[in-house]
Amino acid sequence: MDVVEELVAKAGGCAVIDGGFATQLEALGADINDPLWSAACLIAKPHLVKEVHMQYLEAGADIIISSSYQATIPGFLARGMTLDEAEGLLRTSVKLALEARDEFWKSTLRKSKPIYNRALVAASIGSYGAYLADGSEYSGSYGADITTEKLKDFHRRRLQVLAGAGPDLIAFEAIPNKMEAQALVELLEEENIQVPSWICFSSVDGKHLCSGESFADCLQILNASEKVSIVGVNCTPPQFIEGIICELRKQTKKAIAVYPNSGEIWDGRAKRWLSAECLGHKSFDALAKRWQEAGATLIGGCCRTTPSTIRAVSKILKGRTGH
Ligand SMILES: C[S+](C)CC[C@H](N)C(=O)O
Ligand SMILES: N[C@@H](CCS)C(=O)O
Ligand SMILES: [Zn+2]
Repeated sequence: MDVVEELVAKAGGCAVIDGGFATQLEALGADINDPLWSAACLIAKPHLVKEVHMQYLEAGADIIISSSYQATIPGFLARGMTLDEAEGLLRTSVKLALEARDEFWKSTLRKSKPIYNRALVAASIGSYGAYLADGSEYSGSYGADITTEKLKDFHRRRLQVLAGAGPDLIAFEAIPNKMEAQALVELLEEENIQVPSWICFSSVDGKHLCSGESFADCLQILNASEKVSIVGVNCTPPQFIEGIICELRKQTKKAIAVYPNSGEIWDGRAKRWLSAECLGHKSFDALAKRWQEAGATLIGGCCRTTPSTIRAVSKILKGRTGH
């Protein structure tokens, strides 16, 4: 059994992923209206980064995702940092998550009836579109000049540094198009990355990737790689998730992860979330139960979900929760 299968089994068949990392940072008072988005806190407020991880662990997350979603070497260089400093901040994002995991685990071992699993740390890698910070992680439109090779060059060094920092997993998040999926799979092979990875797509219609390309085509690419242990979707409206799981089930034997957003819509220009009616009478946790029944084995939340969302998800999936 690999680390993920082991965790899923220990969690009773479905592991809980944390919720919106940036969302909770903002709730703690961080200003992330910045080209680096949540990664700006790695520079300004690393203690808040660790605090958010702790809150999700307490809520019952079995997997916490590092603060590196929009932490990129060119992004840090543009901030006036040296290459060494930029790479150091990437390592710091994994270190803060590992420290939170280890401290939390130590504290739960002291309790007479441990109700938690030892969590795994996933190093986040956002899409090229996240770095562009122009809303293209929800359109998949990277312009006419982009190529698979350019995307590989963009991702290569960050992947090497994060994989070397000791995470349990690599989490490629909100990948909006097929070219980027292809680039990531090639890169994992070329760099012979030994840390198991997940690749999660974003969708705005529940039927295709954000780019309009089909899940089936992308899954074919992912299925061909042993470096990809888990596939799925994140930062996608919750009402689409059950249908996407059914589609993914047809296309792959790999484990399926889903961690949707709240259903609100990101306005990439105004840089704010627009409200949208989407859940109907269903709560996020009630839907999570259906995602489990549909075949997802890793379930959590993305943007605009919070520790209380994850507490409810953990309770409904495992019949238990944090305090
Ligand atoms: C997942 S989106 C809300 C992240 C923020 C976006 N890449 C931006 O910087 O505008
Ligand atoms: N792990 C990232 C995903 C953004 S889509 C975050 O929650 O900030
Ligand atoms: Zn998100």
